[in-house]
Amino acid sequence: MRLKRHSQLLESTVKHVSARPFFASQCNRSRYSTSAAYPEQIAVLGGGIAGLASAYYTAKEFPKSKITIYEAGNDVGGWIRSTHVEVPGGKVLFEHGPRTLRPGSNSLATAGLIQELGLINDVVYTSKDSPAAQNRYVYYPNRLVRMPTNTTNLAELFKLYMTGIADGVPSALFREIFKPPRPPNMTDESMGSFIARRFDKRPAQNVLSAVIHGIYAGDIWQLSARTLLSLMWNLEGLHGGIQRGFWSTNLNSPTQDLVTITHPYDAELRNKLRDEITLEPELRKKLGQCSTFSFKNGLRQLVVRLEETLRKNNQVTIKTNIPVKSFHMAPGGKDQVELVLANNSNNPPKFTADLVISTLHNRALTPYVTVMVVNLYFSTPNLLPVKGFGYLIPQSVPFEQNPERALGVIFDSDAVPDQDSVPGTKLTVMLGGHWWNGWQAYPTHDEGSQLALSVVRRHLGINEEPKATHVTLSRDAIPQYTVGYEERLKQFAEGLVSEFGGRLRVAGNQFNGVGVNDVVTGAWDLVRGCRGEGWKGRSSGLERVMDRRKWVEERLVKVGREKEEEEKGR
Ligand SMILES: C=Cc1c2[nH]c(c1C)Cc1[nH]c(c(CCC(=O)O)c1C)Cc1[nH]c(c(C)c1CCC(=O)O)Cc1[nH]c(c(C)c1C=C)C2
Repeated sequence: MRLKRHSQLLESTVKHVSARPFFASQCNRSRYSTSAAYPEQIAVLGGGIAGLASAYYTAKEFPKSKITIYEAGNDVGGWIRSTHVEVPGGKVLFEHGPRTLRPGSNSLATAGLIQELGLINDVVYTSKDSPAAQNRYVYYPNRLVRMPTNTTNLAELFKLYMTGIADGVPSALFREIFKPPRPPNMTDESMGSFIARRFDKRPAQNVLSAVIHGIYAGDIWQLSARTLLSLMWNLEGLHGGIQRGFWSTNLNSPTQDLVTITHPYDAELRNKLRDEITLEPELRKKLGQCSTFSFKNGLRQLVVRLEETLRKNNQVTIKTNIPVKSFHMAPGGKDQVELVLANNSNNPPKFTADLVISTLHNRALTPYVTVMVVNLYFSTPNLLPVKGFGYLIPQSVPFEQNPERALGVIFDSDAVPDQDSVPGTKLTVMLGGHWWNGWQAYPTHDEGSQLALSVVRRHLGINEEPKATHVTLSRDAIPQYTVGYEERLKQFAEGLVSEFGGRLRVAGNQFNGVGVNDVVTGAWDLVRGCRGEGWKGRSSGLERVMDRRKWVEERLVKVGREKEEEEKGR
């Protein structure tokens, strides 16, 4: 329901902006200015993790501000959903959306949030040497193939090669060295076409498509190489080839930052996070030793605690079932944004805010895919032929091996420990994603559970009837950073600043990545950018993304020019 409402809102938002790609008017709003010391009224649009985290950080940053979260659905938390289900002898936990978080520098904001919310004792860790961390599989062409890790030896690599999954890789690696660089006027292409052009189509179909199913549930022939394979894309741009780029890069090179990804903006963000977030030694240690982490009661615990904390704070009001129909600068040249709210007798039809943080979808920027998540619990333990995290299904698997259009299966009983009170085998089957693009209707819940059972019967030989099943259709769940995304994002950010002069900023999974860590970090950075007088600046909240790209582009142009000069001089 919530997702549907959101999509309706977004469609209306897009209609509202139909005169231009993103915004109704691109007039210069620099005339706006304010003498206020802080934004008195702040509106946060959307009550998913991006909205809740933005509200939490804003409340800390501006203790005198009033913050209102507008959520179109019945409750907050977006599609981070975990439920306990009664089964014979006890309860098991089903996750209907994201289920784990990855540690590492990208998780610092999330870990800091967990610590501040007092959730440390509820964290459960999957150790780096557990089967779930070590064994990740791809289903190809009709069996589970274990992906290599840093401990894989030559004999195992040979066995892997014999499965056919790595067909084309050795020769493609050799040929890539001699391939010409892309034409100078090529500004983006799909991930699939990039890998096929530089290497070979087969690794794109057999391996990359599987990985991309697990992250974006997306299609490698539509997603942007420039955005999602940016390192390789930039190496080709700078050095004419990917491997040539790797070899000719040394730490003293002016372009090293592109390779080590420590260019000024990322490095600056990392430094800001490190300066401001100090994790307790025990938490830091445990995060350093795990491959993923979650909570005893599932990832939902994070949003539940966030919501509780926000509700206890007098500064914050959470309004559910109130879709925001549109927004524009307040009439009369005021330096405020006016929200038009859905009709509701208990609620005024308009709200004026000094600062708006929107986490709502914008379909003109990215399309979305729909995923069906089917949770299954079987009472017999160890039903799986192998132990591990689960497996992903690439696009190259023959239709007869995947007529259900599954994207992958997670072995939940191995992947996250300590969440169930009874033994058994717990799985999640993910269906749909890009395979369902353009569909007018999706399978029903009954059909979904039959499709999932058919997958686990064929792929895993599980013939037992499940003791519990749960089906969730997550409509428009994952944004797709398709070809041309960078250009669209640039226009979007410029339009945002031009129209709202910094009074409406954006966060969420359309911008800095689709993972929970990405979203929390994005919210942290956005609110950090509002600090002091920052909220008065002409910002979109996307500076990190925009400036980073500008930085890369400038370097690409500079190196291109240097090369031209060099060639002329020869
Ligand atoms: C529920 C559907 C999701 C799919 N991808 C994501 C979600 C939320 C987002 C995502 N998943 C992963 C990453 C990588 C980095 C990270 O933050 O962990 C991202 C951004 C990896 C991943 N993929 C699967 C799992 C269990 C994980 C670990 C993180 C998580 O719990 O989401 C499995 C999986 N996810 C999707 C599919 C189709 C799939 C298949 C088995 C889609």
